[in-house]
Amino acid sequence: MTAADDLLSESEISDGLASLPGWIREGDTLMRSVRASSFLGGIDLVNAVARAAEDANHHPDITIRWRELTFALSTHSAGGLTAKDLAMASRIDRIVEAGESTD
Ligand SMILES: C[C@H](O)[C@H](O)[C@H]1CNC2=NC(N)=NC(=O)C2=N1
Repeated sequence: MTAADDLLSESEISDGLASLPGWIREGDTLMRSVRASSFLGGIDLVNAVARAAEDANHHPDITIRWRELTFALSTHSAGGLTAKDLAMASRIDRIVEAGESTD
């Protein structure tokens, strides 16, 4: 079993992505874009993700372009993808699903 901050193997990454349909892998990063229903709705979403990131002590890079939010996950201390990234991606999906409608 992979410790939380050990680098994932290729098969662990593809297995993890199989249950993260909104995410793509770009090198050492997992990325998901979300279109919020409004700019402030997107900011609310960013705040909810920020609280989860603080709680997990694992922080996504977040890009905000009006209503388009992009979350990017990688484990900087490990120099690549770890179980922490998969776990945070799943938490972000749950926050998005629970929150406002997004396109
Ligand atoms: C000191 C603190 O625990 C570390 O810097 C945490 C904070 N959040 C983090 N977030 C991410 N994405 N990668 C890290 O390696 C990381 N390390």
